[in-house]
Amino acid sequence: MNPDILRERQNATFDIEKLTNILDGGAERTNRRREIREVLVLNDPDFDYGTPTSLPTMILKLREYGISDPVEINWYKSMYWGTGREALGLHYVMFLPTLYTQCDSEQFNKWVPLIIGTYAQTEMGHGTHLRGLETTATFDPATQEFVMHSPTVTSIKWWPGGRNPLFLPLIFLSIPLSASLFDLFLSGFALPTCSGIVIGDIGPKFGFDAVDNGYLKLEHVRIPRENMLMKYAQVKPDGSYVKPLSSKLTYGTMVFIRSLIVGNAGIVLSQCCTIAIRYSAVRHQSEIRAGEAEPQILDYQTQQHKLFPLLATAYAFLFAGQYMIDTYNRISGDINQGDLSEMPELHALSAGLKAFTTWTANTGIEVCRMSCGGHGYSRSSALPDIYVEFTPSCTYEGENTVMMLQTARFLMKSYRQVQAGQQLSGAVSYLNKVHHRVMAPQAVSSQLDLNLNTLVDLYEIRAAMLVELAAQSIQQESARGKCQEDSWNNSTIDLVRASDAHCHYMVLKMFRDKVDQIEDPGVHSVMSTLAHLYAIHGMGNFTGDFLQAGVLTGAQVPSVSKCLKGLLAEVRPSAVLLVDAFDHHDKMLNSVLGRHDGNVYEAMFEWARSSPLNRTEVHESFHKHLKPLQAKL
Ligand SMILES: CCCCCCCCCCCCCCC/C=C/C(=O)SCCNC(=O)CCNC(=O)[C@H](O)C(C)(C)COP(=O)(O)OP(=O)(O)OC[C@H]1O[C@@H](n2cnc3c(N)ncnc32)[C@H](O)[C@@H]1OP(=O)(O)O
Ligand SMILES: Cc1cc2nc3c(=O)[nH]c(=O)nc-3n(C[C@H](O)[C@H](O)[C@H](O)COP(=O)(O)OP(=O)(O)OC[C@H]3O[C@@H](n4cnc5c(N)ncnc54)[C@H](O)[C@@H]3O)c2cc1C
Repeated sequence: MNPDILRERQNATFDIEKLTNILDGGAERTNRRREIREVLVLNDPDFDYGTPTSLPTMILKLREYGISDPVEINWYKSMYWGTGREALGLHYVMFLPTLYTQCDSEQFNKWVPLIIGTYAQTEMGHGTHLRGLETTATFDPATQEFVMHSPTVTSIKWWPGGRNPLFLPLIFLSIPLSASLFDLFLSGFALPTCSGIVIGDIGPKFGFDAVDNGYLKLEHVRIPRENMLMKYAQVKPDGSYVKPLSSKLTYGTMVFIRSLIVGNAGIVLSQCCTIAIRYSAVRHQSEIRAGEAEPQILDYQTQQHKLFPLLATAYAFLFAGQYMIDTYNRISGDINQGDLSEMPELHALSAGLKAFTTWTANTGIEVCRMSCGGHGYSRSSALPDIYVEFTPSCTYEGENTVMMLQTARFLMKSYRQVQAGQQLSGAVSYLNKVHHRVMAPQAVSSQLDLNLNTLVDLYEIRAAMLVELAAQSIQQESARGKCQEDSWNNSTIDLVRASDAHCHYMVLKMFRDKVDQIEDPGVHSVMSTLAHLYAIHGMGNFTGDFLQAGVLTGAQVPSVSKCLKGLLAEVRPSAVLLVDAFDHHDKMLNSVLGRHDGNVYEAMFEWARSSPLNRTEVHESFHKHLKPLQAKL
């Protein structure tokens, strides 16, 4: 083991295993995760990672082992495929959940055990604006079929991931009866026997290469009436339409996957922090004091300032992901029982946190890559591949700006309710104080109060102020004679800012609540330090907001920076131990820089030598192209 990394692991001030257990949701979940990793994947003689049979093997193994929980599927898949994507991601996280949540019992029993599918909602002309989807599904009572049709070029289904060229069960979103409502259809086409279908691949993408994203054009293709997913809405044999309790129930799968993406952003950021911090512990470069040995780059304050706030953010997002999934499971359980009362809040929370966490993690991956210098740009680091695979999460499953505006819509509605004298509960209950003006900033002392509860309060006041400013912008636009829609559009910068602040407050609050639950003194101490670092770092990034909210004075601003530097120094001794607690297996990380043993250089040389370009002393292209050319010169 590299001596630097060995030294970093001595004198631990907290029990790493206990922290790993907290991240997994308990010791049993850690044991289960490791069982999946060690027994069901690594020590499985059929484990044939990276070969053409990998995918079918994985599917059969998941069924053989009876693994159906999304988190356990992710544990298995991430061990099997490392940090990359694989072609069936969409089947597990969108196609199956849609069948689970939108099929009636007969359909469920008929389809769920048997098929692999994709989710074809987006069209060439519309991905965000679902009410603008153009694909039609017209019911023909005479034949008891729906006629599926792509009326325009912009209605061609575009992007469905994992498009299987031979058999195409897919979930469709189409406009069957009226522009405002659309429903889900399962359409199993056995190609190429089924006429009226034009299918293909949309071509090379920025990344996501393991997933074949396709296109699908339908020309009056007929499917049985029974293929409409009929848990919530039905078309009866006589053609009568039974509307769902809410038209937004059709959007349920997107809410589910957005809820998963929150935790996934934490996982991906934790992978990158593991790579960058372990590498920064073994990389020596330049000098701090003339004549002395080159220091570990982790001892540079700027390197700590790049990586430690991201380390704190990774923990924050992992805890936010746990909260999001628990909230999703609770509210979707209520929805299943017909209680839709919290559906708007679930939508607003999942949409906002999906955008907030993916935007932050997306930027953070690049900071981790650049903090590793040239070796960070090598594919051997795994960081370029992680970035390329993660960055579309800011676009898919709800484009982030649009998602933030959906959260803003909920915040504005909540603000209006408070103005009308209603008492709010849940995540927006802090807006009650705005109405009663108890949001007045506390007496701000000359010293920055570092109590975590106080910091959460300051973030709450910041969010409330920005919600109020956005509402006032809309009111001012209306007062200038603008219609409601234009008043909204002319305030969308403020609205996104308010949603971002609301999410920031929510994430810090979840972090603080999680820290409060930690009983082990050592773990509590180090997690409390990270939560403080997350809060103070955010205060440094958004100083203007806190000044504008009146919860920070100009005189206190220098102490924010001073406090931040102190917290960076406090985290430094535990940095490697804190990434060890993420417990990412070398085989899954697949990173020369992030190896657990820290033997980076030897591994990098081996990795380079294994490159196909180094298979022969002289590359065949010399003999094929250069030598004949030289002979002519
Ligand atoms: C930790 C464990 C990890 C496990 C694995 C993790 C895996 C993570 C990675 C997985 C990657 C998988 C690959 C992904 C591949 C990508 C697939 C896709 O992209 S599929 C397509 C996704 N597309 C979208 O998300 C479309 C986005 N657009 C919309 O959702 C909607 O058009 C809209 C919400 C933007 C607008 O809808 P609209 O009907 O126009 O509503 P209005 O804006 O008019 O609002 C009216 C009203 O409805 C409420 N509303 C809207 N949506 C919902 C909802 N979903 N639920 C509840 N309520 C909703 C809205 O709030 C309004 O309410 P009101 O009271 O009137 O204000
Ligand atoms: C890798 C990848 C995989 C995908 N896989 C699938 C899949 O399997 N199945 C599927 O159905 N889809 C899939 N998609 C499509 C994806 O869901 C859409 O790209 C996404 O919903 C965004 O919609 P859009 O492309 O129409 O972007 P647009 O909505 O056109 O966004 C373009 C710009 O317009 C802005 N904008 C749009 N509406 C508003 C508004 N109301 N207010 C302010 N600004 C606005 C956006 O903020 C953005 O800046 C995938 C996409 C990617 C990148």
